[in-house]
Amino acid sequence: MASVLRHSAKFTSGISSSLAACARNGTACAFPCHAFRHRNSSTSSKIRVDLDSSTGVAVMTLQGPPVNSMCMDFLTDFAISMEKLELDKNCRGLILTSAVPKVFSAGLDIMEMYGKGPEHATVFWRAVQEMWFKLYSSNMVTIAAVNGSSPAGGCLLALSSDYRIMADNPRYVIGLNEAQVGIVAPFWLKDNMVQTLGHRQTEKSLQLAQLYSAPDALKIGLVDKLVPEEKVLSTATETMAKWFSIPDHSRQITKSMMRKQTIDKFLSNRETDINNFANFVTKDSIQKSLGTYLAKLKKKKA
Ligand SMILES: CCCCCCC/C=C/C(=O)SCCNC(=O)CCNC(=O)[C@H](O)C(C)(C)COP(=O)(O)OP(=O)(O)OC[C@H]1O[C@@H](n2cnc3c(N)ncnc32)[C@H](O)[C@@H]1OP(=O)(O)O
Repeated sequence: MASVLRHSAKFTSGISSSLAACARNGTACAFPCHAFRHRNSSTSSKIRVDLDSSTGVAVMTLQGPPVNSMCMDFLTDFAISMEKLELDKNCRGLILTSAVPKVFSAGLDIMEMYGKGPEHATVFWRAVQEMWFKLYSSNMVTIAAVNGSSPAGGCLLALSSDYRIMADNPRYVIGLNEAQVGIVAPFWLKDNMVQTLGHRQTEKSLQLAQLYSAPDALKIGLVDKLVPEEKVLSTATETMAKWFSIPDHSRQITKSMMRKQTIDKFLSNRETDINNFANFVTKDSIQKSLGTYLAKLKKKKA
């Protein structure tokens, strides 16, 4: 009988449950999230994970309105969910998507970097590193179902996945725009982008802090496929079946061979990277840039 296991099944009240699917009595059905609340719920959780053990596919839904920004809670939930899935023999593949309309993720929560001291910066950056590392080095097949804008840290999630499918909507943007914010992408994220786009395109993209529309992202290879928004998740599921047709052990060894150099470099420099971040982000000039950027974001609304 098909069954859906709920992992870290904590979710925020008021979030749409359209992506939650369950299988009862062997029949797949759409099933509202609130039906599970009696089992396991939390208003602080930013992430929901549904694992269908009959297919081996887990769907991780980012559900932290208004923009799925990566605050400490988000990063902690992410790391815990990844650890559970990685250890679960029933899980072979992971799809990342968003329940927040029009936004996949706005990237790191700027409030976690603004007006905070070096101790907070150290803890925060370790959690950011961990998120990237867990996803980039995952044994699972990882597919980003990018159903909204995905700047900076949002693009990081997509880049560290094995395959990227994006909603075909020219208003949605994706890219590493750190330089625009007044900060700098870390070397491991830069390396990750170089592997995807090549050196020249990465250099232009990073220096110019470029956010690409979905069609432009496809043109430069930042995403692998564009589909109508309502088909992003179903296409990710179909794509997963193709990746599952390769034996796990040989695909995993191949993946780790392809990613080893970047991972080794990251592991040997991770503490230095944390110190660099804490020193950099707490500088007055960088705080000023972050403050200006935040004010611009708020002003946009006014
Ligand atoms: C020192 C070295 C550091 C290296 C770090 C390298 C790795 C990664 C870095 C990052 O991720 S930095 C973050 C960069 N992110 C962005 O530049 C995205 C900014 N946001 C947007 O462009 C838009 O919000 C959006 C994602 C396109 C969505 O647009 P929408 O119109 O739907 O929403 P808004 O009205 O703009 O936002 C709603 C609400 O959310 C606040 N907000 C948006 N993004 C962030 C964020 N990243 N962190 C914190 N808060 C954010 C925004 O200010 C609005 O707040 P309120 O006005 O409602 O209070």
